[in-house]
Amino acid sequence: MSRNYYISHMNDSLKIELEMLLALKELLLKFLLGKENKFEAGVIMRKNQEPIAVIGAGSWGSALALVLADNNHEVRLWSHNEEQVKEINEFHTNKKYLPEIKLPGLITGYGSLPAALDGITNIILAVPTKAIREVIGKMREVLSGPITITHVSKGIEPDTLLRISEMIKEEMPADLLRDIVVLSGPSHAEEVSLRHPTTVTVSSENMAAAEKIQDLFINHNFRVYTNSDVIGVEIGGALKNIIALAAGITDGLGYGDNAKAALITRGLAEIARLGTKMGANPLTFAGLAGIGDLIVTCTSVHSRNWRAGNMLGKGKSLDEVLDSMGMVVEGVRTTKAAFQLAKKYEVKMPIATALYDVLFNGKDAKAAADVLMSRGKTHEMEDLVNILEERNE
Ligand SMILES: NC(=O)c1ccc[n+]([C@@H]2O[C@H](COP(=O)([O-])OP(=O)(O)OC[C@H]3O[C@@H](n4cnc5c(N)ncnc54)[C@H](O)[C@@H]3O)[C@@H](O)[C@H]2O)c1
Ligand SMILES: O=P(O)(O)OC[C@H](O)CO
Repeated sequence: MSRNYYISHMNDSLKIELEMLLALKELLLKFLLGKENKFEAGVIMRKNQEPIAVIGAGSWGSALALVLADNNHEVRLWSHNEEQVKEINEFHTNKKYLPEIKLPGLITGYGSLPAALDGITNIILAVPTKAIREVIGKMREVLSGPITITHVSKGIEPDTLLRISEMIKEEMPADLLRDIVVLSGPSHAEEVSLRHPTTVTVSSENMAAAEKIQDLFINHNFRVYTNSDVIGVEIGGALKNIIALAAGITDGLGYGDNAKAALITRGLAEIARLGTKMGANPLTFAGLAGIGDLIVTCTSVHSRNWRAGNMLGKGKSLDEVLDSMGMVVEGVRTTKAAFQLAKKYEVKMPIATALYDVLFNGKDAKAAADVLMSRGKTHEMEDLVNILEERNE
């Protein structure tokens, strides 16, 4: 017999008591299964002991700070912009980057780097690739003990052609650096901050360190996988941005869905070829840091790279586009790096090369698309197969 049948046959005081017990049971179940927002459950839960520093209070740093706070961590969110720090602490907002969002009380804004890093062992580094060396330079001046840096940036440095973990190793003295972890995957800050379901992957040369970071971030909105291929995860995250710029351009030109699917697929082929030649596991490109991030960045209106490409396709100049964005468009610098990497590793990267010509040689976007479409005949998989065979020799 149903719960409602029993309830309808009880006297009023028993009914009230039973309803109260059932409500309490549901609350407890929600809490135990982690379905309850943890700040609401904060009366019962103690906050986790060691604070975590998030360096960079742009869209991604702020969204990740929010995930950590949802997991009951105390977060020190550092910004080099004092006005922004004031806004975070007084109004619990960061309107330029996440206009819709109220930041939880566990997040405190810091303008002083020594104060933000005092006693910290876990740092989430969330600044654009171009700022990495400068920011690490400032951090090493104030750190006293070894730290784990989890970087969440998606780029490659032009000219040195270094991945971000390699730049960090160059800048941070070994005695201050315990581990480097990279967090990547299809994850727009706008959706993460609304607590929409998101999946990412973390990778490190020390998988125990990656697993610790997985534990810090994972919750029922933000599912974190691990992957032991640091090169693949970093290359996939960086290079998807240039394909998203190209996808934005074709959308701006009005070329439609076939063209975009072609860019995503052939873009993935370029990324897999280069990444595999650089030592990545080709399977990584079938995962979150590969096809996953490529899909979201090429198709989402949240993507700064897609939006920048879209404006270029509609006829705006690169300077006009970058001036109007107000946020980092990583793909522009990474296109330079990819163009140079293709030469260095002797890998065919026709999309990256066409994009390089549009961005830096003033080539008309339609003409660049024509060049791509009228190349000589090829086999879809041949180049990747050759690279894999070379590696096995
Ligand atoms: N926004 C996203 O959804 C998202 C998701 C995943 C990864 N990422 C990656 O995260 C990185 C950061 O992106 P974002 O979206 O937060 O960028 P953003 O433009 O929103 O914010 C960048 C932040 O870095 C700060 N900054 C810039 N130069 C600095 C410097 N020299 N010193 C100190 N601070 C500096 C800015 O003031 C700003 O607070 C990028 O590599 C991006 O590709 C972004
Ligand atoms: O807004 P974008 O183009 O920098 O992309 C953000 C994230 O990397 C998507 O995963």
